[in-house]
Amino acid sequence: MSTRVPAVTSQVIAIRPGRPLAGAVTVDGSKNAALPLVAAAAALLRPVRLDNVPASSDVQTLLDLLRHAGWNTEHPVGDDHTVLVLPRETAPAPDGLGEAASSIRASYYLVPSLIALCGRARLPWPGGCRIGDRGMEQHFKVYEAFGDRVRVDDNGYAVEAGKAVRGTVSLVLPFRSRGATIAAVLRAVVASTPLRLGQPNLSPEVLGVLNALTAVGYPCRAGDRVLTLVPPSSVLEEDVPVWKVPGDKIEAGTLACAVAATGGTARIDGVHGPDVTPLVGALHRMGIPTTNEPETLVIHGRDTQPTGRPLRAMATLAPGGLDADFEPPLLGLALGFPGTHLFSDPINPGRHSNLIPQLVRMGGEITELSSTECRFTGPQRLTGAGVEATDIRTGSALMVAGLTARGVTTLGGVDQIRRGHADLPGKLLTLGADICEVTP
Ligand SMILES: CC(=O)N[C@H]1[C@@H](OP(=O)(O)OP(=O)(O)OC[C@H]2O[C@@H](n3ccc(=O)[nH]c3=O)[C@H](O)[C@@H]2O)O[C@H](CO)[C@@H](O)[C@@H]1O
Ligand SMILES: C=C(OP(=O)(O)O)C(=O)O
Repeated sequence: MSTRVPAVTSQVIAIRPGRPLAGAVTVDGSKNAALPLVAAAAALLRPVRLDNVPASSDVQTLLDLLRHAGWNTEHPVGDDHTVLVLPRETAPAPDGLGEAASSIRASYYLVPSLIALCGRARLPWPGGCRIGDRGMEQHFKVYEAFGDRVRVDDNGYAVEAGKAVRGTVSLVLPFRSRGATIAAVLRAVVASTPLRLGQPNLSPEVLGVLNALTAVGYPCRAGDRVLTLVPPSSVLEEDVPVWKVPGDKIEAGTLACAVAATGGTARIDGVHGPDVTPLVGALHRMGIPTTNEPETLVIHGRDTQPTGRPLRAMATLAPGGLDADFEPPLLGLALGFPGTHLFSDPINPGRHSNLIPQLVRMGGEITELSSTECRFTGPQRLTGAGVEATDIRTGSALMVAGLTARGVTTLGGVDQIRRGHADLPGKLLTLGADICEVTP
């Protein structure tokens, strides 16, 4: 049977089914952990060295924004993964940070650092993945709790430091927003004020920032109900602190789904075991054995014994729950497994409408119960088609689906995938996938 490949008008990734993935691959540093660590380094207004910085384009954009706003960055020749962040002796007052800041969601992490530098921040509305309405009102409530004045207009928002607050700043988040939790932590650092934050987000990305701050003298406690942070009693200035960006749990999870989809057996190195526990739990439920060691995840796809049990994959902000960014690649995998499965992402309400129509275009039979919840029965064998990575994780899911679909899957939107991963197709290639980039 011959397969028609759609005409290529801009760079696409072409994927064909091949042999089961095998071998070993090391994940890069995590984009979503690196972004707040870069911002935390900037907020300290002292040199900080970051190791294992990924080359994903969102992280590079944040570093560009920092340089534009008045920080220097240095890296050893030939080693882009090590970055020294340091404030300039005389920093220019940053003007509008413009288009680049509106191309990523995480430009919001710069607000506390800009306040530290010049008492105010003016930024355009953030961008990033188009996965539904992505508000910022909880960030603004955080800044107002610190006495800041917030103004918003059609183009963006401005936060201006008010009179310094005295004593502990105390507030409770209405839901466990990761962005608002980090905003509160970094604003407390800049204000040198104790913080007591109710209902914090306790994702590994937040804990990574708290560990980094603890290492430079900020006593932090992260409990399920309350997070507290206290300014250091004395400043530990002697050495340049070194913070290591943790390995990318989502990249590891995506690769795990890819290996499992092909029935392969492979090792994924560089990821902290507990960070992928919720995803590994889902793989076990489907009958895919894994070994989860402290810095390595092994997928034993060859020994899979599909259970046919229904999988309920519900993205949540609750501590220890399934990170919303695991849900799409897991959905791409579960389509090929027996059972009636229920998937939901109430956190990013536009994600399913990006992904599901494209899986349907590949022949997937998926019932959308609502805009955030869907059900399907597997196993389903998809057929390659021309599809689009409309957001980072839709791209990951379509890659996983393409590895077992009949014929060729061509995936556009390569830039979206690069926002989150320096080279995800290259890692799949290392594991033996039949995948290439096609540039017209
Ligand atoms: C750069 C980064 O780390 N992005 C991650 C972050 O996004 P994001 O910054 O959107 O995550 P939050 O946890 O802060 O927000 C969760 C949800 O609440 C909404 N919200 C948040 C704050 C606010 O003031 N108002 C509001 O409506 C957001 O739009 C989102 O829909 O967490 C998401 C949920 O785990 C992940 O999918 C993203 O990959
Ligand atoms: C949604 C994501 O990124 P961002 O929040 O930066 O748009 C993501 O990493 O999947």
